[in-house]
Amino acid sequence: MRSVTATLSTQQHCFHYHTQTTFLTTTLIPIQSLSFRTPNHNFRLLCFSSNPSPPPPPLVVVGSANADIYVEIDRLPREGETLAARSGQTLAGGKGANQATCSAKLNYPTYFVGQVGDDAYGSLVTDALRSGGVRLDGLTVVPSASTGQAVVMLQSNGQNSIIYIGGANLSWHRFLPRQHLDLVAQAGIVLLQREIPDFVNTQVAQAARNAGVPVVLDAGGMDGPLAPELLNFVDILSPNETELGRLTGMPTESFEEIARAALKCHQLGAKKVLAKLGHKGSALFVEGENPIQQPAILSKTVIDTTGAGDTFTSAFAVALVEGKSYRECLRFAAAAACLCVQVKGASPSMPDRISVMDLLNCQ
Ligand SMILES: Nc1ncnc2c1ncn2[C@@H]1O[C@H](COP(=O)(O)OP(=O)(O)OP(=O)(O)O)[C@@H](O)[C@H]1O
Ligand SMILES: [K+]
Repeated sequence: MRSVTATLSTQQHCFHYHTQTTFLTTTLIPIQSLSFRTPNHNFRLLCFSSNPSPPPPPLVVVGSANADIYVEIDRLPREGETLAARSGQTLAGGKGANQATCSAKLNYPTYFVGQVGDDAYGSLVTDALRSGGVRLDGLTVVPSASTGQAVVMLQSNGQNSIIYIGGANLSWHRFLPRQHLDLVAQAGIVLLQREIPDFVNTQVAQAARNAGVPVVLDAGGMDGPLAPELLNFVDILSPNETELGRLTGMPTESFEEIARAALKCHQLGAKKVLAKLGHKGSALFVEGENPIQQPAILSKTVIDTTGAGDTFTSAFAVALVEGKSYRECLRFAAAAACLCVQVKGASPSMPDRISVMDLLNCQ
């Protein structure tokens, strides 16, 4: 049994109606958004699918959680010098936490498996994830380590300098607890990045592969070659241009060069490569098939591209686990990332699903 909920909203009015009086589920997934105008009003009709069957298998992110400490300065301090910053702000960050936040904001059931210290930054990150709707059953507080931190020095010439403290993100036990691996095995899709040790990623990817769960590995985070055993368990490797160049040791300036580097990734074990190409867009390379290209959806205002990569990877994974075609996944991800670059910061800029669907409807 399936029911459909529609919300009709104008600036002055908001009507809700249900096609059924019994409402059996808490999972509401927007499936369509239609906009139309009358001379006096702009209307938006939101259609939700509510399914009384169990919620879909979750997206599970295993990765890093940080406190990102942003300071705006005119220039870097000299040795021994104390400088006053123009402003300072501490926000939840880390590629893992960002990607989990994005998926939850897109209204897909999401779990985060990660580690924080028993300190104020750990509480900040935990509260941000929880209030964003991310399930934290897999979050471990490590008393002996500090929460990961990134001191981001935003200079007035547009340059960013970052000091990173891995902290609890790097202090994992050699073998993952059974409950984490069970959660991974029950997932619809698993998202990894490179801000936690490779041995954690490898165990997670292997558990997912054994259970037939697809794994997306965002290549962002630590540099260095990828362990072949990890690559063998990964379904989609997602680097940006720089990461693709570093992983393969090949140039990635032109599309032809990027395609050749993707081919090298296939030879290294990654059968699908999702390349993020900044304002030039993205491309999916599936071994033995023609690449699928997706231009960036450009906006008039680009405020801050921080978090665009995490938003793109996470939105792509959400669309994929929902059964969309690769082409649709790329479009959905490009729309989410386009909205992200219009807002300052990483997690505050991640869009909800309605905004993404509205943008896609306008295209
Ligand atoms: N200026 C822009 N306008 C619109 N979309 C953009 C822009 N820059 C990036 N994007 C979108 O975001 C996606 C990811 O961006 P990018 O390739 O810069 O990832 P990234 O380098 O991993 O990002 P970051 O590390 O800053 O989070 C792109 O594929 C594109 O769809
Ligand atoms: K942003």
